[in-house]
Amino acid sequence: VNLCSLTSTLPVIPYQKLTDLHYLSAGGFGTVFKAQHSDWRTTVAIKCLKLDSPVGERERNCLLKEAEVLHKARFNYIIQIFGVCNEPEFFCIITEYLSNGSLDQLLHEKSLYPVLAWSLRLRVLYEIALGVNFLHNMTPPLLHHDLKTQNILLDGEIHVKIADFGLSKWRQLSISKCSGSKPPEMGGTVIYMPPEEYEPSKSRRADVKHDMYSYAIIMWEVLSRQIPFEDATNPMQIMFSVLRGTRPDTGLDSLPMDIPNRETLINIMTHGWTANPDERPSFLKCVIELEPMLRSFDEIDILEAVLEVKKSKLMRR
Ligand SMILES: CNC(=O)c1cc(Oc2ccc(NC(=O)Nc3ccc(SCC(=O)O)c(F)c3)c(F)c2)ccn1
Repeated sequence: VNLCSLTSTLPVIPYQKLTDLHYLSAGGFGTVFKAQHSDWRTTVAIKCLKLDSPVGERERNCLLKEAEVLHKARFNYIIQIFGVCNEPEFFCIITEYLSNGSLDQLLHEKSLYPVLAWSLRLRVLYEIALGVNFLHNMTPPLLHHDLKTQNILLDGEIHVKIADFGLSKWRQLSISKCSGSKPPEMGGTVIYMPPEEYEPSKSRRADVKHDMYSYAIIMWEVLSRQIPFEDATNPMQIMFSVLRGTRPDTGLDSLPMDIPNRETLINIMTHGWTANPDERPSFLKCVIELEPMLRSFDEIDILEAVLEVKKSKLMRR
């Protein structure tokens, strides 16, 4: 990565400006903190190389590559990078802080969020598709390859920001030279991984259709508020049954009748998670199918749904 080309257009933030660090999460070679920027007077998230382990040139380059990727992939529904901090003893990228956490939390913390209106759930699905469609429209296409509800972050108004914590040593950025995907048993979840990826050595050609499989599983999870393949006891069991054609249940127990446009949504889902990657729709086709559904909702409906989430969160703090 050419450091000067990157930092010529991306702010370089001195370490001293980052205060009130609070630990958020950690993985193989990265650690994420919440922090304040003392001049910008805003909360930021910083993703740093592990402070204790010797900062390897390879890890440093991965984080630089990530900064470059985020800088190029600026869009409404992609997490925004603010700058990098590149000092000998401290190296990190600085991004916006998403106050409403991950979609995973919104969907499954039912005591905190008892009600999630359909209109808001559809807006979330629509914005994820818009974000991934943007990545796939880049030249060359930027493939995410680790879409999951933990990587979908939500801002103050429950708008989607696609992220990639990618903190584990094995999972590195899908598009840069630190390529290679996470072997499923390495603590990563297999539920969003398409069957053709179970053995990475085999046909990698279907790459562009990887994200659509993950998205179809996320659709089911958003509409059902259930964990996909929840009854499986281990990842291998999920992989074997998926290879035999098992998919999440699209019956009324998981996907109730009152879902608006239920049939069309199930149609997108089942085409999205089909075994043959070529039969999966593009994100462009998916966005175009979702557009009329979003137009059918009053903006007020969605704003009331956002308020409902924020109020219930406040009451149960
Ligand atoms: C309660 N709030 C929080 O806890 C919180 C934590 C937080 O931490 C981070 C999370 C992720 C990243 N980094 C990141 O998302 N990078 C990235 C890289 C590539 C692609 S696209 C191609 C591909 O995936 O390879 C992409 F979409 C994204 C980061 F720097 C910080 C940020 C905001 N809020």
